[in-house]
This record gives sequence, structure tokens and C-alpha cells, in this order.
Amino acid sequence: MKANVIEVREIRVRFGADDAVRGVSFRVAEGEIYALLGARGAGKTTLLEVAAGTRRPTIGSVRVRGLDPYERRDAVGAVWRDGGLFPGLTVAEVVDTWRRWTMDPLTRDEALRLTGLSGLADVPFERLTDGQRRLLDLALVLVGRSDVLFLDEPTAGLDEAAARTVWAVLRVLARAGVTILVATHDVDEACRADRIGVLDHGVLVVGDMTGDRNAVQAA
Ligand SMILES: Nc1ncnc2c1ncn2[C@@H]1O[C@H](COP(=O)(O)OP(=O)(O)OP(=O)(O)O)[C@@H](O)[C@H]1O
Repeated sequence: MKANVIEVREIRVRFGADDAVRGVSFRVAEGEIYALLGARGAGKTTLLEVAAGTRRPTIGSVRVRGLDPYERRDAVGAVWRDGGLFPGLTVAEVVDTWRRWTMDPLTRDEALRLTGLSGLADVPFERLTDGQRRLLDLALVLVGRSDVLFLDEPTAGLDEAAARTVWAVLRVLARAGVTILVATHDVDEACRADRIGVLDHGVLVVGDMTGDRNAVQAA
């Protein structure tokens, strides 16, 4: 059995008088893709922020590889919904710029190869499609050698072909041992994960579902 990389225990996040997340617990094993599925306002982003260590929970504990991610924010990679903007730079230059800010970075060629962007190295950032920009986001996370990824709606706004490419990359990464937590409102996207947790009004109503579309919709 694989080790648990992300361990979320009894998390509660309170905003003013309201709980955005209540009593949520789940675990994600090494190399596993876990999707948090929920409607708008269900608490997905809040939970993702807590798991990634950019927000401290009101109550509960989070461990990523045994450590509190809030104390060690350098250790994980997060890709949020809006990709960065790099006007005037080519794909290769964006990666090189990022590498200069990173300790012991992955090589540019390897980051582009893993995300399928090798053929676009000389293309200016402005010319990239939304899907290619999302892949470039992933390439930058890989440059930092993140072995845990937190992805908020990773294919929002992408067409089906681009979404498939992003997920093909995520599968390659998971097979290489990267642990991935995805927040999504899209049932089809959630079904691409290994396991699904369904979040409703801040409560994890189902925590351990596999990607059977009918069963997920029934939940
Ligand atoms: N900083 C904040 N202050 C007060 N309330 C907040 C704050 N951030 C989020 N909320 C509230 O917490 C609840 C959960 O929000 P969250 O953004 O986590 O949901 P979500 O599932 O990611 O939704 P979406 O799909 O719209 O991004 C919502 O009711 C939201 O209004």
C-alpha cells in the first residue's frame, strides 16, 4: 500500500459567523489523483488553500508528507485557475526565467518534454492557446520539482481536446509518483481522478468514490 502524502483531518474554516468548510477529512496517497467535486460556493477553493498551506484552518490539521504545509509553503506546487502572464517572452524564456528563481530546478527541456510543449519552445507566450498556457503553468510547477500538486479547476474554459491533453500530463505525473489534489465543479472532470470526494455546503458528504459517472451524479 502506498504512503499517504496529503492528510486532512477534521478541518473547519470559519468566515465570520459562517463555516465555509466543516469537519472535512480525507487522505491522498502517493501518485494518486483525488478530486474534490462540488457546486459553486461548496468550499472547494477554501479547502484546496488549506491543503496547500496558503490558508490556516480554524480547527483541524493538515499534513503534507508529514509536515504542516502552512509552515512549509515552499514544499508544494499550486496551480490556480488563472495562469500567469508573461508578455514578450517565448515559452523557453518563461521557463528559463522561472528556473532562475528556483533552487535546483528541473531542466527546461525536461519540463517542456513532460508537458508536451517541446515543439512550442520558441513561440511567444501571447500566441499560446488557453490550454497551452495551462500546460505552461504545469511546466513551471515541475521546474520547482513539486511532487504534490494542488489544482483549482485545471481545465475550466478549455475545449475538450485541451482538457484531454492537460489530463494526459497529469496522468504521466501521477505515474511518476506526483500526488495531485484537484478541485472541480465538473462531474466529467472529477471522473478522470482516481477517487472523488463530494463537497456540499462545506461538508464532505462522500469521501471515497471512484469515477463512475452515474454513481457520482447520484451523490
Ligand atoms: N475570504 C472570505 N471571506 C468570507 N467568506 C468567504 C471567503 N472566501 C470564501 N468565502 C465563502 O466561503 C464559501 C466557500 O467558498 P469557496 O470559494 O471555497 O467555494 P468553491 O467551492 O471554491 O466555489 P467556486 O466554485 O465558486 O470557486 C462561500 O460561501 C464563499 O462565499
